[in-house]
Amino acid sequence: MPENTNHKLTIRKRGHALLSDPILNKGLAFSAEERAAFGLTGLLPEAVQTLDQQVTAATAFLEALPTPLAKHIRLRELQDSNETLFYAVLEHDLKASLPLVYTPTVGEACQKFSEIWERPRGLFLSYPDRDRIAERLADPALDDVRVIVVTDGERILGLGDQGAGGMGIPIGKLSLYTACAGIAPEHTLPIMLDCGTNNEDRRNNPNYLGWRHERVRGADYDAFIDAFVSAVKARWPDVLLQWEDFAGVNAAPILEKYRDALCTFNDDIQGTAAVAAGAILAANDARGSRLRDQTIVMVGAGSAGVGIARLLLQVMRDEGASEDEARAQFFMTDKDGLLTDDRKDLDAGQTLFARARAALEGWPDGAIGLQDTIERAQATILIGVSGQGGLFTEQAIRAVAKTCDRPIIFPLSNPTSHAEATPEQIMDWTDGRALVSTGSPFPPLKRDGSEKRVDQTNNAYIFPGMGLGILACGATRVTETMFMAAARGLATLSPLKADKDGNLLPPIEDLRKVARAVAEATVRQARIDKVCPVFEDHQIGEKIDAMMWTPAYRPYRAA
Ligand SMILES: NC(=O)C1=CN([C@@H]2O[C@H](COP(=O)(O)OP(=O)(O)OC[C@H]3O[C@@H](n4cnc5c(N)ncnc54)[C@H](O)[C@@H]3O)[C@@H](O)[C@H]2O)C=CC1
Ligand SMILES: CC(=O)C(=O)O
Ligand SMILES: [Mg+2]
Repeated sequence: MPENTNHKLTIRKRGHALLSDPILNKGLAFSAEERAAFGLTGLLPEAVQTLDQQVTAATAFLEALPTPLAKHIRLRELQDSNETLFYAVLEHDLKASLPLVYTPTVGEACQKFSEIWERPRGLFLSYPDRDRIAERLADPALDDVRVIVVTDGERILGLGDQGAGGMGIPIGKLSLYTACAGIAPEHTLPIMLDCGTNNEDRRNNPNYLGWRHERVRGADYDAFIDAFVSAVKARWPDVLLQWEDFAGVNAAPILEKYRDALCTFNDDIQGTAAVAAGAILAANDARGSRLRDQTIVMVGAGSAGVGIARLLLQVMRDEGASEDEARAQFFMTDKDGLLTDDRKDLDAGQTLFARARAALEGWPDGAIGLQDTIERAQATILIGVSGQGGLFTEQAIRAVAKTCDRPIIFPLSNPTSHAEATPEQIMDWTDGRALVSTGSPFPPLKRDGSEKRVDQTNNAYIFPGMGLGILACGATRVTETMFMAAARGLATLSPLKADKDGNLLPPIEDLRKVARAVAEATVRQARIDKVCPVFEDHQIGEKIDAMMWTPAYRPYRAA
């Protein structure tokens, strides 16, 4: 059952302490009785407002602000002063507010974090303070934490190393946990592991608020991460720990090291894979084709690229392809061209998708560029996760368009300015035949007198629901099959099922519904994988509902 919001909460804080607590503060919505009981009379102006009135006023103020960054700053102020109002404003218009708290504006907020920072949120754990991590986590205010998003700020969207400014990402991701999946704000904790930054602009910025030092690497870095994970496990043995926006060199090794040690996943590797697979499964269902018959060119062979390829490979295996048959359908490129088995710079995940040079008869010697790869491979699916805006040229897109009627072309890099091509360009260069989807929001496509929403294949369609499912069923580990289940759960919601001209994914406005469906798929798979306690079928919905918080004021009684 959803929580009863009429139930009176017993509150100890009074006066300024109560008004300064963003979880408990109601601002002008404190009733006359509450103002008297909690010593607020005189601290607040006379007017008493409902939450709806507050949302109307806050939304009007927001709309009048001149830039997305100004709106982001205003929303963050609301979040730090009154979380109920902040989430009510987000939910009031998820489509308008998501780009402000998430991609693309969160990218700019990370770049300017040192200039716009106002109040503490979450934890900054810095390398020089590495022997005191347990002490920092011990704060009783953090007793209710159930989900952590952590970054070290080295690969923030496609914007590179933002150092301590990367904190904007865990804050934004956790806002989506609450707005889209109803995880109560007090259960969420953003953490920035400040290991220095190699971004000289940031380090030389007199306002830089992080540790002014080059990045810690190697064994020292590993020991820092290890100390962090040990402290987290000791403090919250059942917590869900989400890794976000680590550089490729650290992301996969960290996941491999800790995935069986606690309840954890890497969103860029696994969440991204699930949303991409969900969208592609939906597209293939609509085209009546099997994935194993598609040729996939992946542009970018980092966390996202390898993660997506691994899950799609599993889809092909589930369709009956052998491991070798499935691998033969992938051509993966990075900044140095096609991954081939004579390259010495590949990690384990990339090696899995490297093509045998000996089998590339007639292909160029040396580095093989994207155009050659697309043409010779005869790509039917092109996925961009390179972080490089504009990388898909007209020539490249036209080459994909030659190979099939309805090519799937996903420029998934974030933020918007880093998309490998715009949806409009892709539609122009494929005569409107492509199934397009981006990572960040784009305006609707206008073609032949009609408008069509641009799908956003972003892991926001997965991680909130995945987290909700994990917390709801008490899962102790996050398995690969849970991501496959989430992807398939997402695909079942595709508007394309009912309308051949429909979108691949439901609209952003439906993210709460999406999260619930993803949560259910996650819980069912967790049960199959035996990583959660035993329960009956009918309990699944109840458990999920019981976890879901909604932004509404609860009446207070003084302790
Ligand atoms: N839509 C979504 O939900 C998500 C999108 N992303 C986006 O994907 C991008 C990459 O993220 P990660 O894989 O984590 O980064 P990463 O740093 O691990 O990998 C980037 C890859 O791109 C390659 N690359 C760079 N320049 C290239 C070029 N000119 N041609 C071909 N490849 C090139 C690099 O060699 C590397 O293999 C970012 O922009 C990120 O915002 C990441 C996660 C989720
Ligand atoms: C969406 C996301 O996680 C990224 O771009 O890194
Ligand atoms: Mg990310």
